[in-house]
Amino acid sequence: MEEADYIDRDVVSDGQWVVITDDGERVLQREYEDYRRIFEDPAALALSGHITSGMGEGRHYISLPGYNRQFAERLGYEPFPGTLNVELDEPSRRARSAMESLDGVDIDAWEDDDRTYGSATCYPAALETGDDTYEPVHIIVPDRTHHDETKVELIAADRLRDELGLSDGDEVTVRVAQ
Ligand SMILES: Cc1cc2nc3c(=O)[nH]c(=O)nc-3n(C[C@H](O)[C@H](O)[C@H](O)COP(=O)(O)O)c2cc1C
Ligand SMILES: Nc1ccn([C@@H]2O[C@H](COP(=O)(O)OP(=O)(O)O)[C@@H](O)[C@H]2O)c(=O)n1
Ligand SMILES: [Mg+2]
Repeated sequence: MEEADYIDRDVVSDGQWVVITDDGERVLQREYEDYRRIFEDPAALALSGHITSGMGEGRHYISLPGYNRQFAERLGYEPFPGTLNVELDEPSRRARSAMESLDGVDIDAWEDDDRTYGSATCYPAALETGDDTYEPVHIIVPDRTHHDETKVELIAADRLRDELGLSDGDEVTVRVAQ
């Protein structure tokens, strides 16, 4: 870095002073813009991970009429009853926060005689395996969930395990629409 004039070093008796030069600052700025483009450009928002099984609760919630009506109206299809769970790899866990700043499709909270049901947000996406792509899918982010930031749940008109021949452990990429 010193040879490239990115830093100035001043050696003194008990150590050294290091300052970043104007050239160094320009290089850092460029690097920063690159990272922003990679991690914050919604067009490039691709989340990867592998398929997992959960607790079988997705099926219950997706089937409820209070949600189903809204899916049909706002997403344009009646989802297969369940959520395909994807465990995200490390960089995608960080990139995931960029998705939540996008405009999703809101699914409203509702209630029946027994209890209230939470709201959710759906983000349109395409699901890619090594050789196949299925769209549209939606990443569904329920307001109340037992999942943490390491997983996303997908809904689609079809059973995606059948459509794409997926088993637990298979690697997939979820390309979130801009
Ligand atoms: C549309 C929808 C609504 C949900 N609403 C609730 C809720 O009101 N309360 C709750 O505890 N979990 C709710 N969940 C989350 C589920 O309990 C569960 O965390 C999640 O869907 C994962 O299920 P799975 O791992 O069995 O696929 C909801 C999930 C979905 C998809
Ligand atoms: N569009 C969908 C939704 C769920 N599924 C699968 O359908 C089953 C039921 O979904 P679920 O959410 O109740 O179950 P888990 O995700 O808890 O295993 C699971 O095996 C999901 O992976 C699918 O293949 N395609
Ligand atoms: Mg599920």
